[in-house]
Amino acid sequence: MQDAGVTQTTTLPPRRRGLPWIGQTIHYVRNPMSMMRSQYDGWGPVSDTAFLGKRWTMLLGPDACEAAFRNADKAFASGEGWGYLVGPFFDRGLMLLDFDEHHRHRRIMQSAFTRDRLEGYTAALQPAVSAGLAHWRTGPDFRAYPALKELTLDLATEVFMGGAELTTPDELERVNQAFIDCVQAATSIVRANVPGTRWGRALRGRRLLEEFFGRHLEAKRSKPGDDLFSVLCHLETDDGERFSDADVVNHMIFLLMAAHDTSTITVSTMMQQLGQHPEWQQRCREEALALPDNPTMSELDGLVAIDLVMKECLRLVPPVPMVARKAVKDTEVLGHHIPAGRLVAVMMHLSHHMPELWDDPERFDPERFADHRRDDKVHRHAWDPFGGGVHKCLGLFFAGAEVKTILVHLLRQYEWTVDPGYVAPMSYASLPFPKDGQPVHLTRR
Ligand code: HEM
Repeated sequence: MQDAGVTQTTTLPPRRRGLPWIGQTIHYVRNPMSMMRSQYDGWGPVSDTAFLGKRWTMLLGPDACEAAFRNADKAFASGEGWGYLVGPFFDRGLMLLDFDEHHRHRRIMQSAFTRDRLEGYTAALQPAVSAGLAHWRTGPDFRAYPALKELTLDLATEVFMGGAELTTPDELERVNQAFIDCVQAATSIVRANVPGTRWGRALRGRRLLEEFFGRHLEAKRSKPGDDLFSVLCHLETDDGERFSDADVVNHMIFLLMAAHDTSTITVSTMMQQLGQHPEWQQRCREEALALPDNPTMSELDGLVAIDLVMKECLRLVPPVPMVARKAVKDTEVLGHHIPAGRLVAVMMHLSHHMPELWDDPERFDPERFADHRRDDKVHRHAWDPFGGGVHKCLGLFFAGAEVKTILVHLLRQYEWTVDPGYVAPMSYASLPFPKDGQPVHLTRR
């Protein structure tokens, strides 16, 4: 690896690889691993490229990612980095706030993710997951990804918004589409309000979401409740800090986005791998069958095989492959100068697949996370699906409970297989998803 032992600060020469304006965008969207690997092999852990019309510094490999997450001199801001990709659509979500303001909002929001609250959300998930899975249509060509996406949206309605009575199925469909439009704009080549473009659709989506949450705010403020929307309305720290109405709307829009596609792709990858590795599916099923009908969070925490499979799938297909930052002052990473104003891409995805860190990285091998191996400990940042530093995912325990709940109920209700030679055709135009909808041969048990 070229990142160790560099002591002198060097200025990066411009890298004009790829087309002048879009640079590496197409290479990344088509094959992110090949793009990151060739960038790393050619230029090392810190290098420049054109990406989506701007010059970016790419941080590749665990040492460079660690430096950005540690952010020792507070040079990297999240809001302006993510803002370039998704800003207008997820404006003032927690991930887009920085420094003192971020700290203040995160402190308030943490109370929505305490152990007690998570136990409550997990209890609400159980009947919703069981019912949501019951109507899946079995057959040799069941498309798991869209079915899981619908399920996780229903769960979000239940746990985040307090149930479907808040809205009608038609409106929910429009809300779902608005989220999809907002997420898909991230790698849009046209980045202006032009009709018919992904960016234009996302701006309309954001307006719809603001109107939707704004309309329901008063009712949520008026009485306490256990769903996340109500909780955000009523949170108050010991020193009396609360969220304003606008804060609640902004946080809800961001949280639904943060929770939705990420959990969906995790379960979809798990279904693929368990369909291709029946011995693991059986091992996980035995664990699922040993649990009570409606497992608590502590019982889900005790799952071993399902936990190993989840970690391995998060390694193979990290739902958030990179995070965006902007240098707000001159700084350096591993001895390389990064000027103020530069966009920075922290590409955790590459670390997950580096043969320098993992034995046979493309192989599905959940045991690498088992206590007797713990291959992930090779480097603090070898496995970073939830990011690191002050912006590390606030929902990671909720995500674990949701993903495991879905798996437990799936394994009890169904069996499935996937062709061992199948390779999912992934889209990386936004968060990753399988373009073919992830076909599985699904049978009821
Ligand atoms: C497998 C599922 C998930 C993955 C892989 C994931 C990944 C991530 C990553 C990588 C970040 C860091 C972004 C950055 O540093 O810029 C993040 C932030 C965040 N995530 Fe998650 N996430 C998941 C699920 C969830 C869920 C279910 C929720 C909420 C219920 C959630 C809420 C958040 C929040 C609030 C932040 C912003 C934290 C901050 O800026 O302080 N995430 N997530």
